[in-house]
Amino acid sequence: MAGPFFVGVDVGTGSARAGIFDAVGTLLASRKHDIRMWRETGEIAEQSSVNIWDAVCRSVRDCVAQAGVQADQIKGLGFDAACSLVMLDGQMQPLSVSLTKDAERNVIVWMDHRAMDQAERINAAGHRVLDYVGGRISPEMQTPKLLWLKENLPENFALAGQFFDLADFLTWAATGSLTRSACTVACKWTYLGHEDRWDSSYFRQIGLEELASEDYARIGQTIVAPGTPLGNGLSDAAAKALGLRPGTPVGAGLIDAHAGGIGTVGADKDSGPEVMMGYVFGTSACTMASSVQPHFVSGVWGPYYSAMVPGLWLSEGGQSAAGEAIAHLISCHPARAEAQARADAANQTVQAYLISEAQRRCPDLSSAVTMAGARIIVPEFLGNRAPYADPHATAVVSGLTLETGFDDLLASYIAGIFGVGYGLRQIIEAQRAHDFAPHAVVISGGAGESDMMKQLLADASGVPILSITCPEPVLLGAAMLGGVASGHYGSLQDCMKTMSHIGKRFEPAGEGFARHHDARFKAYLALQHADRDLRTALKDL
Ligand SMILES: Nc1ncnc2c1ncn2[C@@H]1O[C@H](COP(=O)(O)OP(=O)(O)O)[C@@H](O)[C@H]1O
Ligand SMILES: O=C(CO)[C@H](O)[C@H](O)COP(=O)(O)O
Repeated sequence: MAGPFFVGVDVGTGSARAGIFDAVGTLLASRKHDIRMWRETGEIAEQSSVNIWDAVCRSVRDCVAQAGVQADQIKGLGFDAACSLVMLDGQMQPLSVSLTKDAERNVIVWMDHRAMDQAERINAAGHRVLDYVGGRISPEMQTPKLLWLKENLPENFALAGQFFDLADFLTWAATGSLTRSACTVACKWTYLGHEDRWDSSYFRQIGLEELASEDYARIGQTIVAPGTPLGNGLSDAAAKALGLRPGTPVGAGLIDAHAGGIGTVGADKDSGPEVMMGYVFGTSACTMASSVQPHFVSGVWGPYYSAMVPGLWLSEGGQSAAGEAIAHLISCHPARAEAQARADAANQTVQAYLISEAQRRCPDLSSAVTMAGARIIVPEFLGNRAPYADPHATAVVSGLTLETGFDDLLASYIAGIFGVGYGLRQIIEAQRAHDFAPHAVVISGGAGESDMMKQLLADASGVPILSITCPEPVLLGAAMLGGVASGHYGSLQDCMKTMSHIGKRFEPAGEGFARHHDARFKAYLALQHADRDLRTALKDL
């Protein structure tokens, strides 16, 4: 094996993974290590950047060893990560983001909703930068979280030397460069990518004036396109920890959903990336739509210029809880122990067992809708990200009976997947109302791997679902950043066309089952509406 080879690192909510690829996108090996999370009642989710970096280093070392590749054959390295907020002190050591003051807990995970109140105040002030985040800031973004830190942990906020999006922390840990990616700062920190600047009046208005007065020294002064080579490549210390060569080029990073987008939307060589919507289905679900012109769709995050595909605008929708919502549904069901025992016997995760059991019972795939019976699930356990931008939305389940058996659990599992699929359909319809609907959706993420899942999502959304040939599209997107940083490809778009290739296509079910989904989607909308009405009726109690 002559190479060149490129390594991609993906840090999701639950694990750090690494994959090694050749120059046409063939995956040679991948490995993962779980990362630790502290969850607390309320909306608290915290992690440790030391633990994350350790899991990254172990994953890279293991994957390179498994592939049998020599370090000098690896010509580039790229990182993506969930959009969590990392805080370091002036000596670049972890600084606590936690009311426990535990220094190990220096990462506010993206799904942490502690900054709801701060987000509401920012939205009420209505600054024009909000036009570029879908009209409303989300408590999952970084400026409400920074304001929470200033208001609740003022000493630590003042002591902080750097606030990073996790992907930028990882490239700093690898190279020592404080340069931020245009992806992270535009999507989560209100950087105006189309004007190449921060808006000081926003930071002054919301009460984070010091960040502007110090000229953004703690949140990013140098901002570059994803894949731009950083510093002098891998530092000696990082190279040793990763088992790679010092100086190996490292590209500016991406948010994980955006790496899924980059890994997939260039795969159709006959059309541009703007025709295909990326859909990243993991802990959360993210819709990644590119366009030549900006589209202002209320509740759909963006439009962000050049935040994913260089030169194109990105509109990002999705649901905060997707795979996580389905895992929660399973864990609440009386038959969870039986399902787990069956999965253990089959040496599978419970989700993998359930999807393969559904496929065994319905080999034609689309008839699985009959297994869901009359159960309709709006799986908004962590609010509605799009198209309502409503973090207070809650989940609704209808069609429950006194059944407690395994088949009933399977019904909830399938209905939960349809709920995720109807959320996708709703976002596509919101975009269609702005003449901006995709021709097809190309999927990535850990929850989207099986044929059954792709078919169920095609049936529920009413749009063809495509896969790419690579089994790890998010890791592929990260590795592309290393490929571009190495200079092996002329541009990220060239790299996307060369490394990513369309695999299978799943058409939405024909008339018979489409009728089921039309009716179920109407029921889904009615339940979602009922949740809003009930919350209004009960809000003063
Ligand atoms: N067959 C499946 N059905 C439903 N959910 C699944 C399935 N396989 C994986 N998941 C969910 O996908 C999520 C993990 O996706 P992955 O992309 O690997 O992680 P992350 O979102 O942390 O990057 C978990 O919430 C897991 O429960
Ligand atoms: O906000 C996001 C992208 O903009 C992601 O949902 C978040 O980063 C978590 O991703 P994952 O589900 O892969 O852990």
